[in-house]
Amino acid sequence: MSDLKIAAKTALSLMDLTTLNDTDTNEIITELCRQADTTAGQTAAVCIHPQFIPAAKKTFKTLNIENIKIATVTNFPHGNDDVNSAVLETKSAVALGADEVDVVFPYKALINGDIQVGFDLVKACKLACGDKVLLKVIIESGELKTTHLIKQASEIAIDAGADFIKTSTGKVDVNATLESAEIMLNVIKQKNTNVGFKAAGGVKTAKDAKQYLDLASDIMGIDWVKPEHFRFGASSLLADLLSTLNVDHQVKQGGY
Ligand SMILES: O=C[C@H](O)COP(=O)(O)O
Repeated sequence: MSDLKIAAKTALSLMDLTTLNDTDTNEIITELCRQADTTAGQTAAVCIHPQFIPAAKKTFKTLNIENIKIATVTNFPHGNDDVNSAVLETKSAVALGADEVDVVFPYKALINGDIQVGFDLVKACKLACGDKVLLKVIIESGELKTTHLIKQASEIAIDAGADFIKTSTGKVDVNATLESAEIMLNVIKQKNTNVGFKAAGGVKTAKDAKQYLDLASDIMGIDWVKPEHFRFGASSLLADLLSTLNVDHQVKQGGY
């Protein structure tokens, strides 16, 4: 198998297959869940708006799919600094059955010099998640822009209990970049290697994915690059991974 195919296969197993559009419907979510179970393997998770968690749960139950996690988003995509509202959304997502919550860090507050509210928000949201639900903190690296702010947001999120730090919402001009990934991975290496990293937004091809996998392997070691530590958040990567693996982009299982 070529290096690119190996990377494509790995990236598939690390992907949070995502749809986070205002136009999403139960039918779109059902189709996404079916696509997550490919003939080349399953994605790690689907990532959807909270109101669609019941539809995803129902679809996975109907298809007897037990291992694909349901991830959702809170404080999304704005990253406001209202801690209570972020906590209420997170509690509600957990009550609906989310396995993982991707919360947006109050990055605008940090840009404006507030280093406390991000810590408070992440800490309170982790408390709302409890031990069984993962909290991934989206720092919105493309808006933070500087190495100093990206490093600072990563450190605050980890100190406050984040299970993962994630680059981006996918909703701003600059999303995941190798440069921001390198900064974040080095913070993880220095602070706590149990914390995971998620590259999200704009990762579209197996070639893109391979660059992130190579970077993470170089910094953290190849054994660290597993679904419990590394994810891709992507809405359009699946098709290129499957074509790299010479697998038709077709759903494995039939209709209902
Ligand atoms: O968290 C995932 C992102 O929203 C996906 O971004 P994308 O649509 O650029 O793949």
